[in-house]
Order: sequence, then C-alpha cells, then structure tokens
Amino acid sequence: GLWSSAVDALSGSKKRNDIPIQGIDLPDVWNSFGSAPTPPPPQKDDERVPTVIDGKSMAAEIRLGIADEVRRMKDAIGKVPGLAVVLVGQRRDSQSYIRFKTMACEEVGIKSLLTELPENCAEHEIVSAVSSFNKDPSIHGILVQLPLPKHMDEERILGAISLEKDVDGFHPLNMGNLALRGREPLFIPCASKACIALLLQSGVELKGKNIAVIGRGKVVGLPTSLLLQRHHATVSIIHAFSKNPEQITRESDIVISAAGVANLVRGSWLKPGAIVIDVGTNPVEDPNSEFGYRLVGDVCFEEALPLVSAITPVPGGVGPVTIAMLLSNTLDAAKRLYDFT
Ligand SMILES: Nc1nc(=O)c2c([nH]1)NC[C@@H]1CN(c3ccc(C(=O)N[C@@H](CCC(=O)O)C(=O)O)cc3)C=[N+]21
Repeated sequence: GLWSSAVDALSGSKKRNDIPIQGIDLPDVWNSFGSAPTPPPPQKDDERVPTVIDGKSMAAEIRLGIADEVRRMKDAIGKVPGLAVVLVGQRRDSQSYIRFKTMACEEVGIKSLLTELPENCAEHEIVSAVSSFNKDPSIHGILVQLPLPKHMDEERILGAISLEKDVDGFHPLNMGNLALRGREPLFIPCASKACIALLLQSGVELKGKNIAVIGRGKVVGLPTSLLLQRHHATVSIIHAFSKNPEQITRESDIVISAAGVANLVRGSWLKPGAIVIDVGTNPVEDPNSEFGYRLVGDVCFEEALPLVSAITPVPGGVGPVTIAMLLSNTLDAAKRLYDFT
C-alpha cells in the first residue's frame, strides 16, 4: 500500500549499485582481542564496592506490575494481550530466548502463539505468517526472531509487520520516528528500553553524560544510541571500523556494549568508576552446561568488576529486563487497541 511504497522509497534498500557513500552494507567484522583474560590490576588502596546490577529481580518486579495490569484489563473488558512469535530455523540460542519469552507471557497472563518455519522456507511463507497475525484480532504484538537465515530480505519481512503490532520497534517507521525530534514511535525496541531502565533504576543521571555505545545494530546499538540522545546524553557510537574504540570507551562515563563479541571490552577500555551495561549475549561452547553452551557478555567481567562503579552481569542483567519490556510493549499495544487506560 501507500505506506510500504513510501517506506521503500525512503529506505533506498533496493539501490545497491550507487556509489557507496554511506557504505551501508559493509559488514561489521570485529577483530578478536584474544580470549584469555589477564588478571585484574591490583586496587589495594581503593575502597570502592562495585554494584552488580540485578536485572533478574528488576524484571520480576516489572512482570508483577504487568500481571496486575493484564488482570485489570481482563476484568474490565474481558480481553488479554496476545503476542505472536515467528521463528525461522533451529538456532539453539533463538529457541531458548523464545522459551523464556513464552514462559514470561504465561506468568503475566499474556496469550502467546508460536509459528515455527524451517530454515529453508520461502520468504513469502514468513510474510504470510506475519500477515495472518496482522489480521488476527487476538494478537496485539508480533515478533520475528532475529537473525533470520542469511538469504532472506530482513527489511521486507520486518516491514510487513503491522505498525500497531510492531512490539520490537524494528519497523522502519517506528525506528525513523525514534530518530526524529518531535515524533514518537509507537514502540521502542525492548533491549534499549531495558538499558535505560537499568540505568535510571540504579540512580544514574543520563543528561550530559558521555556514553559509549559499542555496536550499531538494529536490535540494540542503533536504537539505544537514539534513545540516549532523547535523554540528552552525549553519545559516541563505536563499531568495527572505529579507529580508537579503546580510547573513546575509556573516556566515557557509561559504556553500553552490544557488539556481540565475547570479551571485546577489556579492563583497559574502562575509566575507573564507569558504569557498564553489557547487552552481549554470546553463546560459547561449554560441554559441561545443560544445553552444550553458556552465555557470556561483551565485557570481560572479571577485569571490569574491580574498576567499575556498577555493571550488569550476563546472564541476569539486561536479558531478563529486555523480555519484561517485550511484555510491557505487548500490553501497551493491547491497551492502545482497546483504548484502555
Ligand atoms: N526480534 C528479535 N527481538 C529480540 O529482542 C531479540 C531477537 N530478535 N534476537 C536475539 C536477541 C537476543 N535477545 C535476548 C533476550 C533475552 C535474553 C535473556 O533473557 N537472557 C537471560 C538468560 C539466558 C540464558 O541463561 O540462556 C539472561 O541474560 O539472564 C537473552 C537474549 C533478544 N533478542
């Protein structure tokens, strides 16, 4: 329709033979900085006790509030919010994130539906799954789990999600509105909301702070940098082509890492007393753990801990709050549809 052609025209995603002024399709290829962490530098004369920010209990508290609201809505109008998840392929990490999302929905009384499609399915099958959820009146939020298999046009699939049901906030119009002053997106991406919530909850003022955001992806880095600017922070966006990531990060009061590279951020990258939000959830092989892998962050936690004033752990930091924000966005979508306040 009118919207989608307008969106295509604006995104320029079809014109890939132009002079690549912005190099939009250069993949982010990060150097690995080795995996063996060096022992933390001694800090004998320093009495600072770092705060390990507890995302798990914050998420539990948010879920309690959402459960109350869902109950109030059900009692008042006989409706509950509904979330649809589309999963393509068999990635183990995606499967377990989706299990957490489903469990969280159940806990707060949100209905959830899951459509699973094989890795080798056709793009139009995903679009048609999305379209049928667009039309389903019991579904208020639609989430297409990323990453999609490489051969698929992610923008086209995300653009097919109805704006009012885009609880991830990845639709180009929601993302564009997030970037523009004087406009409000219908939804703010969940992980970005989680980062801001964790900082504010920890009593951190954002206005005027120097904040390094490491990574510029659509899921976390980009929307988080936009949201931080709305909070009047001075934002440095660091990516794989940045010349001096370590120096920029070391000059920052707050570091938010969403690069997706285990142990990228070493102790030497951090200013003493910095606040660190680690959004990385990197699965690393671990035959000893239940599912054959465990999650580590982007930040070398052992090195960071003695230096920082506060840090989020992985797991138990940003992840659970991200899921709570997904529930919150889904509740908001349903409230908006039914005009329920
Ligand atoms: N359309 C889409 N939306 C997303 O929001 C999205 C996505 N695709 N693709 C992948 C990333 C990753 N992500 C996580 C969410 C929660 C945890 C989480 O809850 N982790 C727990 C437990 C992890 C564990 O123990 O396995 C923790 O950190 O404590 C992790 C990762 C959402 N993402």
